[in-house]
Amino acid sequence: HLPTTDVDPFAPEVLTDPLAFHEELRAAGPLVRLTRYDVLALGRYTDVRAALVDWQSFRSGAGVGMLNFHTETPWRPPSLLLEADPPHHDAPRRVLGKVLGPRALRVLRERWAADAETLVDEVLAGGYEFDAVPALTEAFPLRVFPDAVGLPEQGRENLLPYGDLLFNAFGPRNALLEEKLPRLGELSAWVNAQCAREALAGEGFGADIWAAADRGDITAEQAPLVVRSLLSAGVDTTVTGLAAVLHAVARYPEQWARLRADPGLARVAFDEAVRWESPVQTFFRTTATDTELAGVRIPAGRKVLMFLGSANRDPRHWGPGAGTFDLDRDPSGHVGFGMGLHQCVGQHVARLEAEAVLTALAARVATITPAGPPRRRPNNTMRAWASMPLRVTPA
Ligand code: HEM
Ligand SMILES: O=C(O)c1ccc(C2CC2)cc1
Repeated sequence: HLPTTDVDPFAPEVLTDPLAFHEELRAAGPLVRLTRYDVLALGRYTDVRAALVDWQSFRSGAGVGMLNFHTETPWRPPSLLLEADPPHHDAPRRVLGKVLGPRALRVLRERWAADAETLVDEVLAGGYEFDAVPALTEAFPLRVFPDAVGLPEQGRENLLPYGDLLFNAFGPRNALLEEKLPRLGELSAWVNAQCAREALAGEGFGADIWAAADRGDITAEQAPLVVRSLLSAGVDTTVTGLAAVLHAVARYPEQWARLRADPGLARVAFDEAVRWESPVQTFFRTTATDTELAGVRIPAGRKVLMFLGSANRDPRHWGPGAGTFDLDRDPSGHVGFGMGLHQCVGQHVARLEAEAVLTALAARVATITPAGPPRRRPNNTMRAWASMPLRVTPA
């Protein structure tokens, strides 16, 4: 029978510091039953990756949170990408893959590089000590992404609380989620309203999605939900990803020096930070049939929780230095953006944002060190920062 643990991975103290639990989970075996929720957990890289790439056995259509859409009502209509399996997943994914693809982003590269330089100049004009969370990691995505989508100026402050609610809702109905539920109606209504064709600018990711509907690549009914995917996944994630890489370079000043000496390392620095911190910590799958993983039989209909953050620091795969942020490492193969069919379709957008900010900083800032203890923002799914005081010296 299966090894078990009584630890609640969604308890605030475990969300704030999950590393000890991840070690216990990996040591207990490939598949462990979480008695608190009666779900099965994967903590080792090999098994998390195996589940991610086997979408036929480990499905997303019943939701990628703890809620099973086959038995309970989702709090919002399911995503046509994240919470869909082939064949329904195919067309929306193909459309968003093109809209967010490398060609589309070539246009944004210069614009975002300039926006990052302007923002960093503004921040440094205010002094060499600042809280990087509001000043940079939230300010930059909120300055560039809604424009790229084609959102109006009005109401953009709803994007972060909507993301916080969404990522809490993938977890259990605990205090973290309960305290965010009162704003569910208002935030959902605002986000849904932004997905309508008439709400979106004539140019941008939103317009491109509606143009795909005009071409018949997706239906007019699907278009708003595909836009909603952008608004759901496109902000809170990059805010957290940027915080992860700034936390990493402040914690490892010799790596910042490496990056300044070779700004071409910006992209690998971001991926190594996504591996090291894993902004998106966990996602569920639901077994479609009686299946087997790591020699263990799993009956159909079971929720399986994949600990991406644990897999990304598994010494069995990454070696004894798994827990350090190291630009000599090749982080490819990390599961911080998922893997396989549902692998992050926005990863190029995220990398472009991070590259813009890191390149602007590397040119202007000689050293980055913590100016006080950073504070976590607990969330059922995201490993996020509420505050990150930094002290910099000018280049
Ligand atoms: C650091 C930033 C980001 C991280 C860590 C991240 C992480 C992830 C992960 C782990 C998945 C896989 C989910 C699964 O397997 O169930 C995913 C999928 C997805 N991401 Fe990202 N993401 C990031 C940024 C973005 C951005 C900027 C966008 C949009 C512009 C985006 C849009 C999506 C969408 C639509 C999916 C669903 C893809 C599918 O199911 O086919 N993500 N992301
Ligand atoms: O399609 C969506 O709504 C969606 C929401 C959240 C994500 C997380 C993984 C980044 C991805 C997609």
